[in-house]
Amino acid sequence: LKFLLDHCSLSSDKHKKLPPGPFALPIICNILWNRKSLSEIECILRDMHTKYGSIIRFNFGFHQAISITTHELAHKALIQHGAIFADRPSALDPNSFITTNRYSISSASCGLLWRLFRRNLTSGILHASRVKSYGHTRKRVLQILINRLKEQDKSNESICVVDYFQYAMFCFLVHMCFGEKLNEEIIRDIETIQRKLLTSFGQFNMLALVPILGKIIFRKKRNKLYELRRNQLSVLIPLIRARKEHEKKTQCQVGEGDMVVCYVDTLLNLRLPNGGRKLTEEEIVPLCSEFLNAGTDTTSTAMQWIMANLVKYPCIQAKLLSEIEGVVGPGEEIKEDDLKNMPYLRAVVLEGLRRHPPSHFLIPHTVTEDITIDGRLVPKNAIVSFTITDMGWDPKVWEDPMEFKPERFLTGDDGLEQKVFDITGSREIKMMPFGAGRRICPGLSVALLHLEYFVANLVKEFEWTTKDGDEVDLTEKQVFTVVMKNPLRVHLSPRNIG
Ligand code: HEM
Repeated sequence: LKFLLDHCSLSSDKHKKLPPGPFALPIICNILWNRKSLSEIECILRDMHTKYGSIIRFNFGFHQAISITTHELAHKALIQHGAIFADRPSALDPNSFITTNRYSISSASCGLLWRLFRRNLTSGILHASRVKSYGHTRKRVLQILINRLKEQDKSNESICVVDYFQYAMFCFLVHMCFGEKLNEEIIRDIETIQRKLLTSFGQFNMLALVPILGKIIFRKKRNKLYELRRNQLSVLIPLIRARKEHEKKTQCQVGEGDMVVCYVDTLLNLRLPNGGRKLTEEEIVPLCSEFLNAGTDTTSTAMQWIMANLVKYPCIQAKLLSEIEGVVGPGEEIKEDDLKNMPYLRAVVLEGLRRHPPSHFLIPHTVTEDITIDGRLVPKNAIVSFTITDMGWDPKVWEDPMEFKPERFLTGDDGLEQKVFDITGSREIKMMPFGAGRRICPGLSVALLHLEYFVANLVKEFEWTTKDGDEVDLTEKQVFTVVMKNPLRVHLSPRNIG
């Protein structure tokens, strides 16, 4: 009904201005989309773009959807008309399937609350000075990761590294979120419930497209989601309470000589807009959950892809090692301050994000009013999708786009100077692994820091090869992020540099 009303409300003039696209009945379309994986949807969209052009229209469930594929149009939408394109479609929020009034930055509509939460994250816990104050934690997590890899390597079996990367990133974010050095058992409990919720949310995304029908037909699934939510509250609320108690006692934690404020501290002190109340514990939980989920798999997936390419192309690993040897002396570790003197490392990380973006789509956007882009109407409330790989793999912008060539981000006579490259896309979008414009990933800087810091130290510590010359397979598979279908398995030889 909503679909028909939306259509009828468009005058025939407006209809003519809609982008081209295939005709499909909403209900059939809904069933078809429901059965497709994200990678299949990506292929279908690519075919539709070849047929209909750079901006197309299609039906997604009962909703109008627009897909934008070129750099120029993405820049027009996300940067030049950023305010209009910054909203999120409420229809796709899986939370809307079970309940309302749950807070998260990524699904919040672009209003006062979203601004408040986003500013709290970017100028609070993800501010450069705060991220720096977690240097001790970063070092400790790196050491745990290295020790575990060394321990595993003793077995002389090849090691599947992605789980180690994932756990390291998760530990770090748990510490930033709850501020305590939690024991392994609690970290595992948090990880288990977060993972269960993350995997179930995939199914509920689709159910959210047909909320009323979905609530009736999928009652069992809905109840299961409620139960997972209850479990999540029972694990996370005691940690939030502990932080409240802690705050009462000290206002700040003294750990290894550092004053550490964590994400929960900032949320406990936040007041809702217009002099409103503080957040309840139940309202803080989804914000913590989002913080942990948004930063763990994205960063560990990117790290796996980068290391896979370093194993596949030993000459790139050797070049990176030679840069490392030029920066750190014998017996020294690579510190955060050293990273700015490592242009090749930065190029390797950027190339990893271009060639293997952890997500192939931005989180869906919507527009707050009718707007015309390139002569085509994007109607108010349409779901707007941007495919990240269309930008990063475009042969018109990138030579040999499917090749892994860090040199494309370097310049100078010796080819070792960093090219000026704006990953935020504010002047021009060439690739957008973190999105662009008002909704750009607020974790961008911390993610780049972690990728550089961990990749550099892992290459300094070990020679990365495969056992008995096994091939590294770069085939992709869509899970929560786009991961390696055959996860990277490696043989590690300690290098003993310094
Ligand atoms: C390599 C690592 C990462 C990648 C590739 C990545 C990528 C992205 C992308 C593509 C978006 C959607 C942007 C859009 O819809 O326009 C996003 C949003 C978001 N990311 Fe990240 N991300 C990474 C790490 C992180 C980290 C470490 C955090 C926090 C600790 C984080 C927190 C968020 C949040 C809260 C949003 C929602 C922003 C909003 O809607 O306003 N991300 N990220």
